[in-house]
Amino acid sequence: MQAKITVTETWLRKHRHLYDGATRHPFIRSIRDGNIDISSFKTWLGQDYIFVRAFVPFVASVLTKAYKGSDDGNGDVEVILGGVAALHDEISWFKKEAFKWGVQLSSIVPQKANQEYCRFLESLISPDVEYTVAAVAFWAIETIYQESFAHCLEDDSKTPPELKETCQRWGNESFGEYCNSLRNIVDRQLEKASNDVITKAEATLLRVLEHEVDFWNMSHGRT
Ligand SMILES: Cc1ncc(CNC=O)c(N)n1
Repeated sequence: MQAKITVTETWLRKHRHLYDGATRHPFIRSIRDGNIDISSFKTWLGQDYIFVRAFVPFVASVLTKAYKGSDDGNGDVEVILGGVAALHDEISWFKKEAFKWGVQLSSIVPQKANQEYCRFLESLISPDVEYTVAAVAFWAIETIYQESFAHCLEDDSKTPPELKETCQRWGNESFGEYCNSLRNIVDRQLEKASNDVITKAEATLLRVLEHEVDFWNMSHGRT
């Protein structure tokens, strides 16, 4: 029997070009090809630390919405709680990594693309934003990093050894499984959502993709 085509599958087909633009960005290609400019990497590291700090309250808001809004026999709260726990570890990792590369985190000023992305996250914290819509953003944000960095770990990649650990952080298999769990959560929600919510959720996905591309551009020094 043919498995049913899910909403996320439909969207990824429909927006394949934009999606690939986010997961196969020149910044990621330059890591994969081994010709990344280390100053770009350091820019990304410092800016992403700021992003991740803003991501925490957003994820906490998704957790709250899951608790209130899903008929959670499905374990959504536990999956999202796992995400929160991973972020705790991630923040420590950023500090350690920044020290290693001589990046002074306390003096990082968020660049425009980062500010706009963080502002977008804040707008999704609002209780007016449905659980389904926020969950779509969450799934997309995590999955873009997973796919991007997993690409840098493929057998034929020439990722510099000193960047492998960074790629592992998001490109590893268990992070991939976590992203699949998020996708299942999202598809289950979308299955029972109104057309209005589905429309909003799709628009939110597109905005995440655009913000991610802008974030890579910023890191790459192209803006
Ligand atoms: C800009 C951006 N997008 C996604 C992620 C991955 N999620 C949490 O770490 C990230 N760190 N930064």
